Amino acid sequence: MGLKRRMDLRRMGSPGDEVDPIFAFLKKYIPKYWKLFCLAVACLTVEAICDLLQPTIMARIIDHGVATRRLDSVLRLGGLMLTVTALGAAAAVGRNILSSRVSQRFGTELRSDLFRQIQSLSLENLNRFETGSLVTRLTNDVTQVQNLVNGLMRIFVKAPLVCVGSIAMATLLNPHLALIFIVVVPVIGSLMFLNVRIGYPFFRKVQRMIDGLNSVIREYLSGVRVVKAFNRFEYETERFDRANRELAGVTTAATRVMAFFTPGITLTVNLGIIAVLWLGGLRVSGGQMPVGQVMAFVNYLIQILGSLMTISFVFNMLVRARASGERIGAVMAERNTMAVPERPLRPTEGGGRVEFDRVAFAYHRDGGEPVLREISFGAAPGETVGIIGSTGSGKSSLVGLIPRFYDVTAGAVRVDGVDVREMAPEQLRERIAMVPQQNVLFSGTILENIRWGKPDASAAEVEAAARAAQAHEFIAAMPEGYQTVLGQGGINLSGGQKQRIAIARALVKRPSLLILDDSTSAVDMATEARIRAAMKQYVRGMTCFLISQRIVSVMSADRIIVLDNGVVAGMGSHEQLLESCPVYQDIYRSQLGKEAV
Ligand SMILES: Nc1ncnc2c1ncn2[C@@H]1O[C@H](COP(=O)(O)OP(=O)(O)OP(=O)(O)O)[C@@H](O)[C@H]1O
Repeated sequence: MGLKRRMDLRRMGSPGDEVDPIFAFLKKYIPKYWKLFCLAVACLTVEAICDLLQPTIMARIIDHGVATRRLDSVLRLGGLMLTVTALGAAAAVGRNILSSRVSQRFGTELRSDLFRQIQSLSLENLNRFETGSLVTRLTNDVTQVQNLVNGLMRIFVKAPLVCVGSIAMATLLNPHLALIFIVVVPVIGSLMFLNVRIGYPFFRKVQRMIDGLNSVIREYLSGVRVVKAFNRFEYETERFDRANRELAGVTTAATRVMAFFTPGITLTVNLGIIAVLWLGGLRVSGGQMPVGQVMAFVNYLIQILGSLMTISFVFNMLVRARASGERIGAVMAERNTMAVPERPLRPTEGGGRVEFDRVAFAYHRDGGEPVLREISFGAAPGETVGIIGSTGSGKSSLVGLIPRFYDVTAGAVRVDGVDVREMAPEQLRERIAMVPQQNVLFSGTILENIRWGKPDASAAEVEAAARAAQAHEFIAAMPEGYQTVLGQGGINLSGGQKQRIAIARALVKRPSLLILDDSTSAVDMATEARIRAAMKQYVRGMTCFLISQRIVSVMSADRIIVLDNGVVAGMGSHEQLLESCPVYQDIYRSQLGKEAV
């Protein structure tokens, strides 16, 4: 069976799904929460019925108790009113507890599902989203959807119930006066429809603007040293102000549009109340209607107004949540560009053998310039392979293919005899440790950072790795030693210290395959020589890939690959390359002086 046929793209939702694929991710949560959701709605219904009964009971108190001066009726109906109110309050407490529980659990689960989905995506997938935008989707967008779920359970279902119920009760009370609704209801319905139609595009824009603002902040904070060094505060402030102004502009426009509708609804209902008072007044003077009924009618109209306000408020939430749901759905529906084998192969050997077989690679599959071409070589278990070449020649891209950060566009990369595309990514990466060119440390103690490579590493193992990376000495000299807390990204360490901790983190894993991508560029030559000497013992038996710009760093490797503009310009030992490879000779000359060759 061919490799392609055995692959299975991991997808969210199957191709035959009928639900809008963007919102398909919500399907998962319905079976989980519908029972609690319905219970909350049941509480809401009780609450709504209690609210609806009150104006009618009040009308009875006025017409049958106050107007006829019958205290017993006032007390009896007053008691009934209190009971109904108490029941409504109890239902409200239950509904509040349920709605908070469901919306919090749903929000937490959605956020963590989204986080997992982001983690599962390939670098190629992730490159399609701005980091700032992913942060907004994980935080603000999830909150918007969560607010809607909460809103639906707290008020939204009650509001239509109260609205329809009030119309029904008022019609039962006095069908003539209820004709006013024939005018009021369609006007309000149209206003609410327009509210959603016009508001939606604005809120999509608002979320995009929040993305933009987040990206500017993230970029500024991660590059704050450069900004200071170049004194570019004004430029950065202007960039921030622009993003901030754009966000404020769109938000103001959105709220301005929304601001027109809510008073419009209030005005319509108030005109209805005036009509009720006027027409009701005429009927009362004509003796066709008791005063209590007019009061009840006005109360029902006020309840209708309240519920319509709630509905339009939740519609605003719905509009925002729809825009946010779409953005979350876009990440959830992202199909992993990295095919995962249905039945992964497990290599029988475990020494860290690597083979590149006529490999070509481009970052953009569809017509992009290849950054690597016709790369073929093998690294035997325990061999140290140095990779050297000018900047941009493809060194990092080449080693990135081993842990399968990206897939080759032609040829194959094999680890321990198996094509990396046929292995389970976790099993492949289990045998590899990497120190990337751009150092990444996490907030936490130094010990935690080193143990990141092997969570169950003993203190002795951590120390051995730190010694091999020439990090033990400076760590031990710190007052808190291995318990020293690092700021975000290891801010309280020097560049060279950070690199050495990153090396220790990789070493402690004791992988069969170690990749060091220019990982000693920030340490001085003498320290680097000490690291090389100390590591020699430590990495015995591991296959090592050593990328460096410095010839002295790779000179002692068993084999050196010289990359030039994406192709192998030479391969062999230092001596062989000095003999035969002009590119290597050039690098050697430029770094160690003309007379050296
Ligand atoms: N994520 C990416 N997307 C698109 N192109 C990329 C990406 N990363 C690198 N490239 C391009 O690939 C080419 C090789 O880059 P690579 O980082 O592999 O070179 P390198 O030899 O490691 O360079 P250096 O020594 O400066 O780190 C460059 O032309 C670069 O512009």
